[in-house]
Amino acid sequence: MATTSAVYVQNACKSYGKREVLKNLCMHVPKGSIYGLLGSSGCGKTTLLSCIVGRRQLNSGEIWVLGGKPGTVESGVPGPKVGYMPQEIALVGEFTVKDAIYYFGRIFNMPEKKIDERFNELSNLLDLPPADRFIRNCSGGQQRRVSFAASMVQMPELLILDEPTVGVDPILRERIWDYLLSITSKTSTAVIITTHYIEEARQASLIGLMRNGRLLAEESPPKLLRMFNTEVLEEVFFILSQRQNDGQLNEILPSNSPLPIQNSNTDISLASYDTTRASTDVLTPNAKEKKPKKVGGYSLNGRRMKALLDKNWKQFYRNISGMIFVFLFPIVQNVAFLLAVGPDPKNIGLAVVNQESMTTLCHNFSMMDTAIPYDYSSCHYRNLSCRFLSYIEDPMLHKIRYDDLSEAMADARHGKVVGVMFLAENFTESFEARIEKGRSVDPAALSLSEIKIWLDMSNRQIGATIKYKLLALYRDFQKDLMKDCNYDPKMADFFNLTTYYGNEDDTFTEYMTPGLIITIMFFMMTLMTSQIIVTDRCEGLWDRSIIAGVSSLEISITHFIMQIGIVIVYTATVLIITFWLFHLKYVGSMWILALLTFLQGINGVGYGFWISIVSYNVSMANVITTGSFYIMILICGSLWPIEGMPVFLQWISRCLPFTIAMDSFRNVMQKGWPIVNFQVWNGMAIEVAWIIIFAIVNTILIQSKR
Ligand SMILES: Nc1ncnc2c1ncn2[C@@H]1O[C@H](COP(=O)(O)OP(=O)(O)OP(=O)(O)O)[C@@H](O)[C@H]1O
Repeated sequence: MATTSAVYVQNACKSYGKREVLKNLCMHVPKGSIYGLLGSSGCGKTTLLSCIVGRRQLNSGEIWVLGGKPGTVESGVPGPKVGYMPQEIALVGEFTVKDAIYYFGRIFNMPEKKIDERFNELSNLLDLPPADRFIRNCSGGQQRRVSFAASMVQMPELLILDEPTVGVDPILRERIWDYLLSITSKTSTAVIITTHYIEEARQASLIGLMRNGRLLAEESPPKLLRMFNTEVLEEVFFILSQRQNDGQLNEILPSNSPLPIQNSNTDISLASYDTTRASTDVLTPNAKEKKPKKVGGYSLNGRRMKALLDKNWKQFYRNISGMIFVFLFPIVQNVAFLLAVGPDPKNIGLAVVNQESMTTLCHNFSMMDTAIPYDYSSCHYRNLSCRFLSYIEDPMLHKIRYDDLSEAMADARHGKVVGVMFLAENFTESFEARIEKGRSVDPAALSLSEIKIWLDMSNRQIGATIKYKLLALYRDFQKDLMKDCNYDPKMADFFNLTTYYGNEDDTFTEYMTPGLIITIMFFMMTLMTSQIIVTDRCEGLWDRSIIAGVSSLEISITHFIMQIGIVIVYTATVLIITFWLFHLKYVGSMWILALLTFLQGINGVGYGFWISIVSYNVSMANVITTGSFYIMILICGSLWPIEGMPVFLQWISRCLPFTIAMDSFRNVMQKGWPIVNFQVWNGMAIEVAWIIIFAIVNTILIQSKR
């Protein structure tokens, strides 16, 4: 049985939360007609169209498109049978005009020659800008025309145009209408067009006047004008709106016509169309016997994927700021880290008050004769304060001589120096007494033999570093003194530290590097992925491509392929800078380090995908990325060992994608452990586990939002 309707909507209800946008709306679009959907801003036109193309679901009621329900094979939507021009431009700014048309042509699986023919045709018809002009450089009106052309490239059976004539000059508008009239008269193509210019809809075969989610009337323009005895459609709309306000109008129901409109032989009329008869079984004769086949979100098509990859690549390499972001950011971040984090602090001001050598100021100091051994165990000392001060000639410390202790203390309190070192007048004498007299040394001598230090520990990192440094220098001083006094220098060592891995003198950079590489990789990829995908979604291209028949799996896979390429570039960049340019030591396999870094980047892509699915816009994606970045950095053990955290937090931290991966990285980098070592492959296992989790969650979410 031949179907006569292109679109049939029955008792459609749609709400956003508690807000009812479509209220029992009925609509009928015959094949071979132009249907002008008119209504004030916010009355629900776009919502209705997006339900027709299957991007939104009704709360109740039914929609039939080309004989099937949207989303089924029978309806042809999503797919090439329906051309949809959304209100937003929904094209890629980095596309040229030609790219945009070719993108949709390829998605619709049209032969290249045919696409070229259509491109030339549409260029002439719509007066498109030059083929090689970037969409981002086109004016608003030009962009709309390209978008319009993209929706018609495949010559669809149903063309849905959401305000195509906005920003288009009257002559071109006339040309567009002539074209629509010509295709609807020559073929069975149906066109649904929304417009704010009510008068231009005069040329439509049928007009649906919509207000507050209801259709006030659905008639041919001549009939409406006759009925309301007016020359202008605006007035019809005005009268009907008033009637609705006064409660004198019911919405159109399928079984009764709302208006006392007489039948006419010439006009298409709702009254002449038996809505009761136009039931779903007329539109889809076999609907009851056959279960409608869903158009899948899982299907894969090589040509479509090629078109998507081409789009992603153009979007990427033609976006200069994006390119800078991709290549420069990891370099700058890495170099900044390696230069800024880890090296010992230098030139820290330390006030020195040496009362013992106040007059000589240690000028021309020589070690000679400062420790003179005599009899079998004793040693006589001279000018030990200068001797000790010669040990603290270290790049970390900038000694500032003070004559007065209280002045030095005042400067320390005011932050001019980080600490004060004080050596008393009788330092050497007391030092000798301390050693010689043993138990019987008097407390005053004990106190005077001390090197007294006051440190500003408010900056813990600096304070602790200086303390550690001074202890190490004192140990050197003590050892050399023992040697000069003919003791075994080992007597100065009260503990003997041997390192299995790493060196005692390794900088903080070595400790921080695994954390930095792993977290930078994760978050750079998260940021990059979420930005690209959210932009695609927000600009409407994702939806538009899906309506054109692309599956969400195809979009996801092609984005993923592109991101893998970027992860590889990032991995190479970060590792080359760290280990080749800055010569950081590593003792294990570079391949394992690269694999750990790469997997972490893929994890970042997965997380970025998730963020892009749950975010409504780019700012929301940025807030989630930045917010989670700080939480994860704080608890992943890169700034502070997780052993210092409460036990429950340690467990949470270990479950994160990068805490154990970081340890694995360190185990390879500093200990040279192979991949078969549990503490190396456990990091990879966690990374792979998270990749799988992200893949599953994202697939489910994308399908549910499809
Ligand atoms: N996702 C959404 N969540 C909540 N409310 C929404 C959503 N989309 C649309 N709305 C609201 O539903 C109403 C109808 O919106 P719709 O976009 O369908 O109107 P429209 O008739 O197409 O308007 P315009 O002509 O200005 O484009 C508006 O009040 C709008 O604010």
